[in-house]
Amino acid sequence: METLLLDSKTWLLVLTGAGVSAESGVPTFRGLNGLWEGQPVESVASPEGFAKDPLRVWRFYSQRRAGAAEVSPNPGHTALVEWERHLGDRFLLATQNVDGLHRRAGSQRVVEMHGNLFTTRCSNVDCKRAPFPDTTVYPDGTVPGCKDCGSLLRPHIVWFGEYLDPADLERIQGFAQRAVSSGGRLVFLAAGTSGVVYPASGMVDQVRAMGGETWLVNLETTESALRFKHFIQGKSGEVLPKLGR
Ligand SMILES: CC(C)NC(=O)[C@H](Cc1c[nH]c2ccccc12)NC(=O)[C@H](CCCC/N=C(/NCCC(=O)O)S[C@H]1O[C@H](COP(=O)(O)OP(=O)(O)OC[C@H]2O[C@@H](n3cnc4c(N)ncnc43)[C@H](O)[C@@H]2O)[C@@H](O)[C@H]1O)NC(=O)OCc1ccccc1
Repeated sequence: METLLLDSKTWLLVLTGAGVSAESGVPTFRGLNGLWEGQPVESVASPEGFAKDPLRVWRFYSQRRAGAAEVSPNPGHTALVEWERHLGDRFLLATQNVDGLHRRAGSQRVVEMHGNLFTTRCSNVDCKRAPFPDTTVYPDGTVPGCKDCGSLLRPHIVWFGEYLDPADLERIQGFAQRAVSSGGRLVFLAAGTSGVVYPASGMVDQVRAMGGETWLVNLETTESALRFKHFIQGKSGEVLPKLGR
């Protein structure tokens, strides 16, 4: 198996998807055929879905909170913690996962691009209440209300059709630019992702345009695999611990 050199010139930008949490027991989107209760996940994880049926959306996220609280990080998560310890500020982990397993494994330099399951905020954009930690698994049939303005609360998650936090995108782009301007070797590694959802799936093209190296570790070959210079097919929990040297 090819291995990834993590030397003193290496700046490593990692992107993870649902596949990295699969070996912990978290279902992937593709594993669910992109469906939940027979409906496309996009229809639940969207502002339209929340406006139409907030009960159903909270049932979706409460079930996922309960599931994520039951599982633990796997060797794929741990390998990334080791690499961060080795590379320090020449390491950044951008994840599409909202399960919080990277932080629970010990990762520090993490950008949760699509939010976190265990944070809640008020759905009223004019409400002054900030997003807050919330592990509550709300009983089926309940939608929590905001104690400040009485509006509905919603998961602090980036839904389909919603913009990502510009600060998160700037942090990722800033890391890549610093790598290049420092004369370092920019390496982009994506793991456990089907590479379908934007803007995350556009990162490989941006890194290539900057002259960076591109690696994909994934169980299945994907359309997006063709956009990577190196593709290693396998389980991230088995490949990542052996990949870095
Ligand atoms: C479906 C897709 C085509 N749609 C989009 O990309 C949309 C629209 C869009 C924007 N730009 C475009 C350009 C072209 C086309 C469409 C668009 N993007 C957006 O809406 C984004 C917001 C996207 C974020 C949505 N929120 C998520 N998550 C939070 C919710 C929640 O989680 O509940 S996305 C969600 O789905 C994605 C799922 O993908 P993966 O993580 O890759 O998981 P998947 O199951 O698909 O694949 C797993 C892989 O792992 C592999 N695997 C399995 N086991 C293992 C294993 N053990 N080891 C290794 N690999 C493994 C499998 O083989 C598989 O390949 C993740 O990003 C995940 O976070 N916002 C936005 O662009 O705002 C501006 C805007 C606004 C209005 C209109 C236009 C633009």
